[in-house]
Amino acid sequence: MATIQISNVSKTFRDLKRKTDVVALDDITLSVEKNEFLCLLGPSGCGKSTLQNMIAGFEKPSSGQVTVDGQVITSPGADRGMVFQHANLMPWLPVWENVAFYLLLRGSQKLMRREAAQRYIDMVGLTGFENHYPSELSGGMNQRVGIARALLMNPQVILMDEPFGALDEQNRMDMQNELVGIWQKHAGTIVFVTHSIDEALTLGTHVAVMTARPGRIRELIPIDLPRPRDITSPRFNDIKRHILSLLRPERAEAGPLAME
Ligand SMILES: Nc1ncnc2c1ncn2[C@@H]1O[C@H](COP(=O)(O)OP(=O)(O)OP(=O)(O)O)[C@@H](O)[C@H]1O
Repeated sequence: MATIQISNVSKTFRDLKRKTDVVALDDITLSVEKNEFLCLLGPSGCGKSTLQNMIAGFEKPSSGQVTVDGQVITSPGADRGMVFQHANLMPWLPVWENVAFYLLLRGSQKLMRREAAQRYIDMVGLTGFENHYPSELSGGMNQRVGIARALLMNPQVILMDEPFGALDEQNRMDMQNELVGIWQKHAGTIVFVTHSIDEALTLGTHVAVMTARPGRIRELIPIDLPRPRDITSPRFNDIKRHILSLLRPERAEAGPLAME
């Protein structure tokens, strides 16, 4: 059984201001198996975040359904950890308290929270920064805290919506490598939204290329490149060329600002 099953999902938003309907997603069917790393790739506005938000349970499909481990998703749950573009940390709490925030909500004792936090702080490479506050850390370090916070919940699935989008190129590549390492150690299922073909090909076991709005799955591409991935290899560039050819008509349709 697939960990995530998206079955004939469509989503129409009502634009109240303009009194029109916006068809964001049209009949998406997609399954993500356990321990897969799926990257959702497509032009701006094609519905990547909307699809992600439905897996998270923040949005409901207009038709169709999403299941995680066979359960129909109707609301957010601890089986799905979220990492957003900005880490949204609690500025008044030190790193370790941010990482263990879920346990605080569940009423766990301080010692237990501290011990649990340390394991994930070490995993994301923040050892030594346990008592720093978010304002004392770089953007990349804040994102590591956000990832550690999601991992601590030990979710079935981690949902990441452009988590490295605000980082500079070098930091972004470092974080991509670390994320692959964490995923390999932690062995979980990840759905990762990105605009970047290189990022999708560096990370994913699969890349779902989406069409411009209304979003559909244009092609689901298994990525069998060896790791660590070499972004200069001929095979990497063959797949990249293929994805560009899939996206080219979409970019024209969605307008000149559609992809970076
Ligand atoms: N709450 C909402 N109300 C109305 N329209 C919405 C809402 N959320 C999303 N949309 C519309 O649905 C479409 C898909 O949006 P979504 O944010 O999912 O795209 P995206 O692919 O994640 O875009 P980007 O890459 O730019 O973040 C867009 O046209 C957007 O304007």
